[in-house]
Amino acid sequence: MTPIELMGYAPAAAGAALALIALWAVIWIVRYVRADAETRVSIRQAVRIRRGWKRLAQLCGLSVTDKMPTLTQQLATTDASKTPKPRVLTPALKIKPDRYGVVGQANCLPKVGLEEFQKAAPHLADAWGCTRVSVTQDKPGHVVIRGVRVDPLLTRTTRVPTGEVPKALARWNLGLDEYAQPVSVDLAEVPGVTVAGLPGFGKTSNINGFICDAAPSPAVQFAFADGKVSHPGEGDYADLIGRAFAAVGDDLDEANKLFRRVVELRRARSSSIKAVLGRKDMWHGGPSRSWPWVVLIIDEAHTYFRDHKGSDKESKRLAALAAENARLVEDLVKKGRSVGILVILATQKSTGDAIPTFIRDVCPVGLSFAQKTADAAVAALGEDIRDWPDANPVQLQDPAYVGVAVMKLSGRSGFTRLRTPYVAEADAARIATETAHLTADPADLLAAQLPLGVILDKTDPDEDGEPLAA
Ligand SMILES: Nc1ncnc2c1ncn2[C@@H]1O[C@H](COP(=O)(O)OP(=O)(O)OP(=O)(O)O)[C@@H](O)[C@H]1O
Repeated sequence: MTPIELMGYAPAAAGAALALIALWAVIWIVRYVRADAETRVSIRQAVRIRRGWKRLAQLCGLSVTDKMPTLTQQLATTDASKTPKPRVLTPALKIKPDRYGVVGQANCLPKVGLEEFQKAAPHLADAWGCTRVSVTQDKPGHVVIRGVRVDPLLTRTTRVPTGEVPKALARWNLGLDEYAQPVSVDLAEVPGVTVAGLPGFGKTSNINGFICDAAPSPAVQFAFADGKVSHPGEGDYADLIGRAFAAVGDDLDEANKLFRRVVELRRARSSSIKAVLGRKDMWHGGPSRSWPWVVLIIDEAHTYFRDHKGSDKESKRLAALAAENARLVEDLVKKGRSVGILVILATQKSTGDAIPTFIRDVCPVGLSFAQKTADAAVAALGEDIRDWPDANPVQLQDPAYVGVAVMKLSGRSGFTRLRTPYVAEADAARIATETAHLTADPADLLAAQLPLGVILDKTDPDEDGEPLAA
């Protein structure tokens, strides 16, 4: 093709390029118009960041000077006495807006790596107009920069449960961290979770959210012990009891019966798991309708464990019951993991008199909403929280932090603060009603599938051999 012939295609090529630019512009305008108010601010912010990046990167020390001429520069230089100008290199930055701010992806350069980006983060926050900027490394030679303009911890969120069967039943989607990144915890192989915090700061709502997410699965069964109410038909779990195979209020005898019942199930499962499932750990194949994950929720846990002082007969009886309750729950937390039993303990106080330390210390997952004192924070999250004063839940006592919790996440240093979404009672009630038909007693499910000849042993195969039946 001759150059003249090629020139003939120029108008068509220019037209195609213009059409592409117009299409790109239309896509952007539609995106902008459809976005919510906060996302629009972030879109404008992202445009400003892209425009000023090269300059800002140099000012923040995120650039290197390359004195070595490139091959192109060498070929282009005709005068051998003139050395080409050194080039200033800045990391390439891709930036995406969302409703909280921006997420940037940048490549590293020699001497400009994760550490340099992290050092520059406060300056980037100032220049970009962000409350916080964090930098993490997602792969070698590459960093992710998160800038939040709106503080996710102070932005209340609501979640409407979908009622759909969860794709990963044991994944607990907790909310967003202070950089608006989703936080979740895998509860597979976890026997105990503690949720602590001052009254009215979101413990129950958080647990209700978890129940709503898991309830549509037939592979989970719940039991509730709500120490805040005299009757399980009252209070926070009243609307949910249709999805529970057992529920009790603050009555110590009733609670004792429930804990014994779940410990009996634990023992029966321990002695039959090999025969029924053909494996020693339920989680190796996951829970199923016939061998469901059993989640025992003990709210206001201190009700069931606290010591009853007094030398009269009734006080002594209650003290003995409370001590036995603690022993039973300890059994579940220490031995329930592999047979698929999880205990979630919620309490306003997480000190040793509320949840005995021999239970609390073996719960691998701990979450704390606002706390009044440093000691209460230590009781909820462990001694390490003293080294992270910014994340200490005593800082969360302002009503603006209702629904904000602190926890230790594996793979992250220090503690993570997160905003949990509010799940409205009406939504929780709707999910419980829609899924009530899935409720079944896990002991009946087990009995129905025991191979002929296997007799359920109500003594503990693990150690004491003590019969449980009263
Ligand atoms: N995640 C949240 N976001 C915003 N508001 C919330 C959130 N969770 C709870 N709330 C508000 O706080 C109120 C109390 O919540 P919740 O009952 O969960 O607290 P709690 O810590 O369990 O209190 P208590 O210890 O007295 O049972 C709710 O009725 C709701 O108005």
